[in-house]
Amino acid sequence: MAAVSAPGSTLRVGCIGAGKMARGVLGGLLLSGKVPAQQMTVSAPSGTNLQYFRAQGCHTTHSNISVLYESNVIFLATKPHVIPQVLVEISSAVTSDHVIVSMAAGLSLQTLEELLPDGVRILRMCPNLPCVIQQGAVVFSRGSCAGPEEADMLKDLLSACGMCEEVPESYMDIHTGISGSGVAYVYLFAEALVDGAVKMGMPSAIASRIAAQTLLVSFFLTSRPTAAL
Ligand SMILES: NC(=O)C1=CN([C@@H]2O[C@H](COP(=O)(O)OP(=O)(O)OC[C@H]3O[C@@H](n4cnc5c(N)ncnc54)[C@H](OP(=O)(O)O)[C@@H]3O)[C@@H](O)[C@H]2O)C=CC1
Ligand SMILES: O=C(O)[C@@H]1CCC=N1
Repeated sequence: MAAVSAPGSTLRVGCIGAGKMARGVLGGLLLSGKVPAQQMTVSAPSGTNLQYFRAQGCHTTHSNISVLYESNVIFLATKPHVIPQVLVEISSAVTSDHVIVSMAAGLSLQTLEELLPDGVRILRMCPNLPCVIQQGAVVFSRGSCAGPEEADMLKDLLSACGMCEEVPESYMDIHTGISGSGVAYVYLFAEALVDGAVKMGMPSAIASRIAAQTLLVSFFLTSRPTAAL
């Protein structure tokens, strides 16, 4: 099996799906300079999200299987329910030279390996929304045919999107709950602060600014507890 990070081997990154997480992860790779746009190929059914990648200089296509021909590391960034049909579609083009990285929440490595040819190097990751500003909290796990080399390669790539840790797959759904969805809970709490302020007579505009600043500083303090003294 060719090592995608072997000296002299060119890292060509593909992504099937061009939405929020594709943009967060591949955008981080572009911003960090880890992968030039010319070495990126992204596919999606419509042009809606592809136009961002086209504007960055990436190759874009409506053909998922083309991503396999152009890339050696392929991220799967469609919604989970779409992944099985995508894997059936591309399976014939997947070889031992590819590394497949699924972002799909709730799809186990076992399921992914059942849907792909034997021996394919598969990893599973869980990003979160702050990846889009390269402040993500990302975890990943290896499939049965992915080794330390693939893990090191992925950790290096994903470090461009924020914090990145390799974890046992049993942690993946936990991360999805607290971090993959976690940002939404924080927004819900912020809305509750504002709603309370408005109920007590404060205009929502200033209540929103105060709530945002309070939450921002609170998180800052948790990372520097001595600063609170
Ligand atoms: N959003 C989040 O906060 C998190 C997301 N995830 C996971 O990340 C993955 C991506 O989520 P997210 O970025 O939010 O999704 P989006 O809905 O933003 O993007 C989905 C993308 O998939 C494309 N797509 C749809 N059908 C197909 C198909 N048949 N073949 C190829 N591409 C297709 C869409 O195409 P088009 O551009 O034409 O609409 C779109 O570009 C999901 O599996 C999700 O579970 C995990 C944790 C957090
Ligand atoms: O959009 C999604 O599928 C993910 C799963 C957890 C949060 N968002």
